[in-house]
Amino acid sequence: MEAAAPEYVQHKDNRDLSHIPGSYGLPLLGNTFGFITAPFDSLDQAYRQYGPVFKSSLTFQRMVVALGPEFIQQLMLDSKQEFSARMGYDAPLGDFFAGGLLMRDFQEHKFHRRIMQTAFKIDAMRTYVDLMQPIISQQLASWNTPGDFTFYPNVKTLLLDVGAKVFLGMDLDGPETDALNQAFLDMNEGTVALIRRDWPGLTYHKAMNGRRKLEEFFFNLTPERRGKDGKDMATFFANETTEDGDYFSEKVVGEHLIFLLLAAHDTTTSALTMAAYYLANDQAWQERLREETASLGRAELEYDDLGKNVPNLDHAFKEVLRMNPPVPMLMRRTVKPVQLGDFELEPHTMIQVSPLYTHRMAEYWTNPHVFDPDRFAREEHKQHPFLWAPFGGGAHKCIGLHFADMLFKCTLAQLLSTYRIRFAKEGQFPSKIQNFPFAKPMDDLPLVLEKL
Ligand code: HEM
Repeated sequence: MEAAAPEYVQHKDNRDLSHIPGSYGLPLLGNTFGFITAPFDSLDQAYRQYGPVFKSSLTFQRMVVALGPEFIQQLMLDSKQEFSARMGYDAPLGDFFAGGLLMRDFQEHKFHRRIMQTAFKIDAMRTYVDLMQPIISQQLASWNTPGDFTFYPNVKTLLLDVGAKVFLGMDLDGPETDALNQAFLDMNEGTVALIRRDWPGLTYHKAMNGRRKLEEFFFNLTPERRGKDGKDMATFFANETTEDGDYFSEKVVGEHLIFLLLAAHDTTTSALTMAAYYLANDQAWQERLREETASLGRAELEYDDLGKNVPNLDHAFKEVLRMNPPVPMLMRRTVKPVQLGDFELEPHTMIQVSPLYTHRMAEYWTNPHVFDPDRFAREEHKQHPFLWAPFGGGAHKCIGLHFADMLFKCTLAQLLSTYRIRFAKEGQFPSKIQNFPFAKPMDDLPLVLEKL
């Protein structure tokens, strides 16, 4: 179903926010600089000055920012179909996310989400665990080399290998996969490019070339997988059919795969990198996780372990996502007049709600800036259903959340059973953290790995 574009996508953003408190900041740049360099502090300052709903100008867009769990709930549950995810992400990411699930709204979105359902059922998830474990152990063994070790690029490669196998049914070697990897990297750089024109010489152009390469690859892959019974996601999607029994087109399947890989890879890489950062600083927690895995009698977790047998690992995962949510802000644009707190908003108004801010609000969390996984044993997060919302919620709730949970826990359990991790240098905690496009220490986290 390639539906005609809905009427609301034709409109420009509503830029008249004169009745909302707040400030647009500097000409052109707006409040972008403060937001990018110290997002929590800059939001907190505005919250104290203007209250939970205020206007701002970020990354060249005027928007309303609404802070607190109740606004995340209103936008994500969207009980009156008032908010477009597509238009929320269109300006910054539309070219790169084209055709992805997040770029579809309402009925059309519901229809397309079905294409992916089979690939995320429990039986499929069990298969993915079996596919990923040997790749994780092989990669971790290759980390045992003397000399400098930087965690971020290494875990990125590890997850790329896992992704190639599980998403595409490919082993990562040879020039084709290298080219694919490069195309993804190029495209990612484009998401934060300042000048957003597809002109030769610009980062954005390189990123769009990356997108074009990916399209070529994925549009060709789909017909090859029709009628096959592989256990990878590409094969699942390629064989999904409409109610009339027709395959979805190569373009539709290919675009979903590109978005899926984008949504999956950097988010999980960021979560594992931040976990290694907090655990290198907190040897006691590291040991607790190691002992928990050891008590199972095997380093390779099974699918059924994940929910119940590793509660400390579960709390550590949740705490990492609380401290540094890989998707720090959730964007929507109104499609009709909307009441947001004390304010009425016109149609086509951009809104940002913020897991990044909500996850550290002092009125809910004890010592919000401190890594303390036990807060999830104390159930601090249960004070509001959207107080902890790293995966969003409602119709667009992350479809890969169990996959991410599984990949995070399997990797970390094997890592900590193989190595003790320590910082490589004095003074690495606290590090300068880069928040966008994904959280990671700016120095890419140099570590010493002590073989156990
Ligand atoms: C720690 C890792 C991850 C985090 C924090 C995360 C976070 C999110 C969030 C917040 C959304 C909703 C965005 C919105 O409503 O505006 C989302 C959507 C999505 N995520 Fe994830 N994600 C992660 C990993 C993954 C993985 C591993 C996959 C695939 C295997 C995936 C696939 C998707 C897809 C396809 C959507 C769009 C869903 C829809 O529009 O219906 N994500 N993710």
